[in-house]
Amino acid sequence: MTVLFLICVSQSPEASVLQWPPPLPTTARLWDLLAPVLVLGWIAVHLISPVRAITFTSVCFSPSGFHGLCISGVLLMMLLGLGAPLGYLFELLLPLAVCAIALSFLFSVYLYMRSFWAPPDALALGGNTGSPLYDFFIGRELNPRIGNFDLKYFCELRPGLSGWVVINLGMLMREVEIRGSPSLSMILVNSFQLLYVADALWNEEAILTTMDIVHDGFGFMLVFGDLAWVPFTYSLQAAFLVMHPQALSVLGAAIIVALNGIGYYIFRKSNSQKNQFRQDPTHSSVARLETIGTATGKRLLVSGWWGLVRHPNYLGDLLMALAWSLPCGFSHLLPYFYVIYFTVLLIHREARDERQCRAKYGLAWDTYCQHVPYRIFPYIY
Ligand SMILES: NC(=O)C1=CN([C@@H]2O[C@H](COP(=O)(O)OP(=O)(O)OC[C@H]3O[C@@H](n4cnc5c(N)ncnc54)[C@H](OP(=O)(O)O)[C@@H]3O)[C@@H](O)[C@H]2O)C=CC1
Ligand SMILES: CC(C)=CCC[C@@H](C)[C@H]1CC=C2C3=C(CC[C@@]21C)[C@@]1(C)CC[C@H](O)C(C)(C)[C@@H]1CC3
Repeated sequence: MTVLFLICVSQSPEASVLQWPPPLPTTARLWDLLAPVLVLGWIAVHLISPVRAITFTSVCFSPSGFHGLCISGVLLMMLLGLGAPLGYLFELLLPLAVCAIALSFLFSVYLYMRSFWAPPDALALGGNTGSPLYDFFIGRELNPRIGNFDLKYFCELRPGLSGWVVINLGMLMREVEIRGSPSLSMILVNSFQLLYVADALWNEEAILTTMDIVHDGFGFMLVFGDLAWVPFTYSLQAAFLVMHPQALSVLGAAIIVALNGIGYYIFRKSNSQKNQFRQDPTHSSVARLETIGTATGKRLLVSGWWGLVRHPNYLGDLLMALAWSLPCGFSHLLPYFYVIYFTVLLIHREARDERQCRAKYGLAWDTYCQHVPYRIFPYIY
């Protein structure tokens, strides 16, 4: 409901989340036969670049999600060259979202059912409370696979993230149809988010160490998050700009580009530093960093990016999130939905990670917290 509501708001003239009565869609606007064809076709395209079984010691990628993004890009350019009306995605947003939500629900039912045939060691700790609704939502099985095809890993990145980029491009094309050329704001939003998605797919294997893959079950929350929430709510700024053009000065644009650049730099450098340290602590780029030992044998970084705050990667991500909203001006709250939701998500995620790390590392974690007292924002939080 939230996804559909937000899309409706973004397409309404007022674009106000508080407007009353809310901009409800007619049933005709919710359905288009093209939508299920496109959603299923999109998933099928991504199945062509398959993911093999993932164990945390050996991973086979063939080929990477980044190649998948490039292939999708080439196909899209060819379609545009042939005159495909990509701008029609603006009108299709609601039907596409309805199909993605329905698909997420059906797929989660399948995951829930099949989990009863999974061996006990394949189940996730959190998603097996015995309460059917809760377990369906959180997910009972940790890494469900068909043969050696890992369903969670496949859904986490590829279809949703590249779907987000295509929706953004569709919004840009719609703007071109309406106004003759894309606005500076639309170009910035598209470029920033394309960079973010390309980065995620380029560093695809890094998600193997995220909480979602390591700890969480694969249930409705993650399926819906990956296949519906990400593509349709993360693209709200571009959807908003179609009906609500913004004037942006060159100086304003330069400041926003700088903010996104700084955010991206912090995000990428800190994530890469930790990944490198976890893969090979003797590597020259991390060997000189100060660390503390833990009873598990693993060490924790206390200098470099991870000595600045306990989650420098969240800090960079949040700066980028702000830079994606600013091109939409200050007249509406809707384009700031992402940065607000994301702040809440990351604060909650940080608290969850903190609990897990304290349980895992005990006293050593407390020592780390004494060395690095701030969680995300230096001297603030
Ligand atoms: N755009 C979006 O919607 C979302 C984006 N993200 C982004 O995903 C990225 C990954 O985030 P997430 O999976 O939450 O967690 P992190 O990548 O921050 O990983 C946390 C883990 O890192 C290890 N760690 C923590 N501190 C240290 C240290 N000092 N030294 C060495 N290792 C340490 C611990 O695992 P261990 O010790 O076991 O290695 C800890 O559990 C982030 O950049 C985040 O912003 C996340 C969620 C949503
Ligand atoms: C409201 C709701 C249903 C929330 C579910 C949460 C999911 C939307 C997010 C949980 C972790 C995510 C990650 C990314 C996207 C959002 C979800 C699925 C991510 C793929 C975005 C790109 C990043 O570079 C990333 C690869 C680090 C990241 C991994 C976690």
